[in-house]
Amino acid sequence: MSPAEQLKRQAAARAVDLVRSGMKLGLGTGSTAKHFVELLAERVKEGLEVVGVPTSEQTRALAETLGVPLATLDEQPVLDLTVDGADEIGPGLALVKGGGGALLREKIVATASAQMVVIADESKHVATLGTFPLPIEVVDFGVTSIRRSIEKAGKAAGCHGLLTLRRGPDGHVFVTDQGHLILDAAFGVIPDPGLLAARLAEVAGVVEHGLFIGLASRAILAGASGVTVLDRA
Ligand SMILES: O=C[C@H](O)[C@H](O)[C@H](O)COP(=O)(O)O
Repeated sequence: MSPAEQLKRQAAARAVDLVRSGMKLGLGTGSTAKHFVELLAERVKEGLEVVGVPTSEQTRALAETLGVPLATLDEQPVLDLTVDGADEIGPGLALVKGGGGALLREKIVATASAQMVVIADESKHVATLGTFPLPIEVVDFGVTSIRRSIEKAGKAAGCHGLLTLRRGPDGHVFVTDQGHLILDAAFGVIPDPGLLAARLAEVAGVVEHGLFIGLASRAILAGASGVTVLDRA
């Protein structure tokens, strides 16, 4: 395993220690969350009793293969703990998420959870959000017009930058699990994430954006000198 993957696994292992029998869990998406699902599956094999609600088809397939008992969010609408990765972790544990395109289900699942713990290698911890382009999920109608409205909303929040329609590795337009498109907004700096989130929420056609504010209560960050736990004040 590469050094970067080892760090992700260390953060995931610390999060697995928070899981107790009987818990209803939100299962995140991405390469870091994958480690969590794999380690959780090992505990399930040892007798840990949990039920997981996956935040993507990718995670559902992985958890199913590994034998983690699953439910839909409609079957388990109230969760104890969600463990998920992030693209950036900023002040107050505000997050940028959606690099893997799962932001909509991830935000719904995190909102349904008593606690959200974010796991990452320490390179994701930043002083200001925005270097990672902000994923914005939009409907598949009038994207050019929606893009203009997003640009206006961004400017009103002090954010300027190019918006790119996401494509998959095959070159085709990327479509989310919910059948929407993603515009990646390369703002560079997001001076006021709360203000930007409020402005984006007003844009017709924006289904959800990757700013997760006030959702994560803890971040587990793994680095060369060990694992650091940050709790939101
Ligand atoms: O849509 C994907 C998610 O928000 C991921 O949790 C995020 O992109 C981080 O992924 P990774 O752990 O692979 O860096």
